[in-house]
Amino acid sequence: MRIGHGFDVHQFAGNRKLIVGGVVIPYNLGLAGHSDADVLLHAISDALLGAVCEGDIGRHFPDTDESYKNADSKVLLAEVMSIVRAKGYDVGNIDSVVIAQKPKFAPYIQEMRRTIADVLKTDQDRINVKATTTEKLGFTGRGEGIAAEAVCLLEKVE
Ligand SMILES: Nc1ccn([C@@H]2O[C@H](COP(=O)(O)O)[C@@H](O)[C@H]2O)c(=O)n1
Ligand SMILES: C[C@@]1(CO)OP(=O)(O)OP(=O)(O)OC[C@H]1O
Repeated sequence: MRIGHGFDVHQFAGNRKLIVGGVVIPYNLGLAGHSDADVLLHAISDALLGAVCEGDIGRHFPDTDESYKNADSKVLLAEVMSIVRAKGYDVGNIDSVVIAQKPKFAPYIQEMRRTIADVLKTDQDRINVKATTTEKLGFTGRGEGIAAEAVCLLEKVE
């Protein structure tokens, strides 16, 4: 078994879609980034890479590479999962949290779980997504951006 942890932050920006957990969320702001800036999928990708000692997504998909401009983070996550499987592991479970004062993510959590499970080719009951505010404290509380954190457990495939 292997454990991994991932953390990511993206700043709010105008003229961008808000995409979190592979789901387009209706909101007046999106997130800035080289890719589609899906903060949750980036945290999950880093947790998976961390669990197999493969560094982080910045190493595998550098933001200096134009081919990743506006990249769909579901595609990056699928590539990360290929690395994990090539090393002989599969998902045990993933737990995650999106940290944002606004918007409200609760209505989209099930769709995020389903989307992430589909990308990882695993069962939805192995994927958990939570959301929390920071009670108006800090950069998330001031509505400057969104943070996400994820932990994963990987099981060795015999
Ligand atoms: N952006 C968010 C933040 C929170 N939620 C949901 O609200 C509940 C209460 O959050 P607290 O930060 O006050 O503990 C929490 O259980 C989340 O499900 C949300 O949907 N979107
Ligand atoms: C995903 C990558 C690559 O497009 O760009 P960003 O969308 O800026 O995201 P970040 O979380 O900074 O991580 C790694 C990057 O290399």
